[in-house]
Amino acid sequence: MKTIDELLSEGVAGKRVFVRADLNVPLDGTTITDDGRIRAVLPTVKALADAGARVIVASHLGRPKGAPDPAFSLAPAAARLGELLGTDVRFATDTVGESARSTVAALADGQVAVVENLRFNAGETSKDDAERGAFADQLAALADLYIGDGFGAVHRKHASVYDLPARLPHAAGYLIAKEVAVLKKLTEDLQRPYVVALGGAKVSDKLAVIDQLLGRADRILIGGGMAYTFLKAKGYEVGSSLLQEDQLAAVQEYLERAEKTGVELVVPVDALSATEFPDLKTKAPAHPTTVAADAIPADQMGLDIGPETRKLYASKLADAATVFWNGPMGVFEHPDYAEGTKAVAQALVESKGFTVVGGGDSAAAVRTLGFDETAFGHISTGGGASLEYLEGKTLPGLAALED
Ligand SMILES: Nc1ncnc2c1ncn2[C@@H]1O[C@H](COP(=O)(O)OP(=O)(O)OP(=O)(O)O)[C@@H](O)[C@H]1O
Ligand SMILES: O=C(O)[C@H](O)COP(=O)(O)O
Repeated sequence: MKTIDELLSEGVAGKRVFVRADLNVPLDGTTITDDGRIRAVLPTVKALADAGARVIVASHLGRPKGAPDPAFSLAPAAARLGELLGTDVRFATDTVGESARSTVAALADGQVAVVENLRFNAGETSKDDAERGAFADQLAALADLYIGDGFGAVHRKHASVYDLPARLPHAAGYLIAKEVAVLKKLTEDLQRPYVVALGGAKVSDKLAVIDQLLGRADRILIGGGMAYTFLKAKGYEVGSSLLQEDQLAAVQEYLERAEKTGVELVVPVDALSATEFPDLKTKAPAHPTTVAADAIPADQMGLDIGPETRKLYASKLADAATVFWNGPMGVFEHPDYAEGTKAVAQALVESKGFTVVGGGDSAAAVRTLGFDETAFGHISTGGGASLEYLEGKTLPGLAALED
């Protein structure tokens, strides 16, 4: 993989450089609640700007449906990038249209622009090669060079991640280089016991990863939204909790395989539940009840692991030589459902092993719950991306950066 340093040494002054970043930050309205992913791309953007490039930063944010949706505008991220860089960052109100073209054309050497959310364009995520290719052609017309630095999205075969680098001279940015170096070490020199804790809300994406993990991890702890598909697969009722009905059979098979192969696949023994999803804006008290995992009332949903599960998971993490954690254990954004995530984070802090936290929300949870980032071995900006990397999969956004 060519690195940004090689590109810089060849000279980028006056060149239009497209930086595919992952600025998919958590938002409360238009307020960024954790800017970790913006900070993570600063070294690349700064180096390019300092070398006189005209820098075009692009990213997705959330999952809009292929058309403009103001709730997913990148404008707040562009403003924050400007604050962190200490310079005026231009913002184009479309991605490849008139605004993007004129914004890029007006850039002086060393200036930075952000274009609007890539996913406002159906071609970005299309499964159709021609449709994605056509969008990549439009993106390519904006730039002379491409830097891949959106580690959190390298597992996506999307136009800006996969098709665009094939159309421009390209290299990996500093963030991708750093992430890959740490995760590579983890795959090549894995110290055991290797414990993986999985939670979060992207249940269907992450359930699929367990198939591979069963052949690699010694222990897998299940929390967050995916826990309820496991509890249901064990024959328990889960009320109105998040449930991936179509993967119940697969999960049953995972539980059986784990039993046969001696991998510990650990599911919650209790949960905090309530009739309603909490109000994350007002943070009004949610008054959850603690229930056994096999006794979630029909009109309630599980929103965090319970106190017994917290203790159980802390004990299962205590002797780990390597820990990989992706996905909060509960709806940590509300204080009534943050204890499960705190308990797992605390267990990682106390661990003598090498600990990796992966994922936009997981990393945000660690920071917003007040943990010291330096107490973890590595905090990755990618959740799904780091999980798939550790699975040994070829990631489209990394393959595309190979020479
Ligand atoms: N029981 C639950 N029910 C509903 N949502 C949950 C539950 N537990 C956790 N969550 C939500 O999961 C979200 C985070 O999930 P997600 O899978 O996106 O993790 P991540 O760390 O951001 O990984 P990635 O980088 O792959 O997105 C949080 O917003 C949290 O509120
Ligand atoms: O948050 C993430 O994991 C990345 O930004 C990728 O987002 P996606 O799961 O919507 O593709």
